[in-house]
Amino acid sequence: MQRSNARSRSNINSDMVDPPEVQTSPGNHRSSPSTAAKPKSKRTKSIIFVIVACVTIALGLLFIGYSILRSGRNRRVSLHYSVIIDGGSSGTRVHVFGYRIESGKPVFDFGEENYASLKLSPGLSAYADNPEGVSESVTELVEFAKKRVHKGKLKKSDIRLMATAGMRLLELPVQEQILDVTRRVLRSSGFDFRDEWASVISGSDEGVYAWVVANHALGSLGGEPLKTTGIVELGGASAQVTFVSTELVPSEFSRTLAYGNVSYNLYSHSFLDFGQDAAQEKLSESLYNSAANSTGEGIVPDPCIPKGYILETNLQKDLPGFLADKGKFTATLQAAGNFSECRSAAFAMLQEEKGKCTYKRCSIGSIFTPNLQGSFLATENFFHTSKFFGLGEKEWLSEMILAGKRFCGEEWSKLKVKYPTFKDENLLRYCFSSAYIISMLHDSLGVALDDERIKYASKAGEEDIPLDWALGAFILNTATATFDYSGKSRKILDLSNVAKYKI
Ligand SMILES: Nc1nc2c(ncn2[C@@H]2O[C@H](COP(=O)(O)OP(=O)(O)OP(=O)(O)O)[C@@H](O)[C@H]2O)c(=O)[nH]1
Ligand SMILES: [Ca+2]
Repeated sequence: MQRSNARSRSNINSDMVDPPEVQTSPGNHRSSPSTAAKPKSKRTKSIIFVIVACVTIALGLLFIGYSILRSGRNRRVSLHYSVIIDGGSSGTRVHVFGYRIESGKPVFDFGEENYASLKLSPGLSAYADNPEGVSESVTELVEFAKKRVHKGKLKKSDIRLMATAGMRLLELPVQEQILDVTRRVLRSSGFDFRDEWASVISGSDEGVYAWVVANHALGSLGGEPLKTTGIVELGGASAQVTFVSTELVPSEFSRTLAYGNVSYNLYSHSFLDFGQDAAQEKLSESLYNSAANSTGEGIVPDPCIPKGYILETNLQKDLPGFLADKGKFTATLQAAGNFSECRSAAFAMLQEEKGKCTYKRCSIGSIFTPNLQGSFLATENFFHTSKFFGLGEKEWLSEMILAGKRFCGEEWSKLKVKYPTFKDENLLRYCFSSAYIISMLHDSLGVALDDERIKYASKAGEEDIPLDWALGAFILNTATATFDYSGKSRKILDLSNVAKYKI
């Protein structure tokens, strides 16, 4: 009986199996069953080994993938969420924060998996004539947030809309119309929402929130009051100054914050209409008014606009606000870029209301400001313009003057060649911005040009935390603070149960 040379796999075990057959070419070799069997079983064995190895690797990868997904899912499930919509003048942005509670304390980690944000322009205040139009952008921001919150957590995750200077500049009834539209959208968002959580926050609240996130990021929150870092912020419509002052501060500028057993006596004020964009509009308006009052026609030189920029044709396009209303003036504005003249025009504007000052010292308008004490971070437009000019860390204010003189004095056509990727409306701002920054920080607030205590920044601390006031508001919210968002009360805020960042 022909002996079959196929073997049944079931009775093979390792010491019975001959080495696998090595066949050089099919059919023309006679080889003994053992040698004939050897190459085949050897090859079979290695095929089995490879299959087993592949299956093991595949199972291992599946298990790793599953545990990553599961841990990611667990992490998301174990996370608490909070959402803040910042209604700024130049845009509305949503911030989605994930955080854990460990031994009863919130643990924040603003790494990308626990923090996401999206900005939409224009800001809420651009809908003054059409409040209903706000619903579309707020809905888009809510949808962005919902994609980042575990759906089982929506109901337990609070959502707040906190509007700033852009809205503060609108009439109250218009503010309310816009807020009512946002409330309608937020009510049906699926998040935890109460009508009073959509509001226009006070400028001093905005400054305090920015101070909280800066000192939280720097690890100085809870430490010596005089070792904390102050904030000077140049927004679009407003500018904030917030820091610990040892001077006696009139109650309308004073905020008290308690962290553990440390109480911080803060000076906090928001200079409404002194944000960069609002200030540039105001300056151009005052130039026109002075010209219109004198001759009512002719040329109005604007030292804050680089020479050669043709305003007539671009008025509608690049200079928003009142300037776009060309019909209003018979005089024609002429770009006459000159840093020093722009700086003195900006300084004159900052000092305009000084005559109404009823305090011992008013550095800007008729508003009390104590002498700046300690170190400061200069944020938003202070940062954007310094970064644009590539200023160093040290003596950046002196460098700002040199850079501003060069930029303001340059022909617009040459600037366009030098900065080909910049849109006109952005490039146009840097002459005014550099002059305004010097007239505010040095000429008005008295910061020395070589003062190394003040640095420009957009992030802080080892975790590079964004210096966005919304993060400070989130930290206070989660600290189950008794902080009164209306900003009217001077309640003591207990931040003692706020844990440090998770590293
Ligand atoms: N140069 C430059 N400016 C920027 C950039 N991003 C924002 N800004 C300006 O920085 C300023 C402040 O930024 P935001 O805080 O977003 O402004 P906002 O919140 O709309 O303004 P406020 O309502 O006054 O707070 C505005 O004047 C913006 O135009 C940027 O990338 N480059
Ligand atoms: Ca802002």
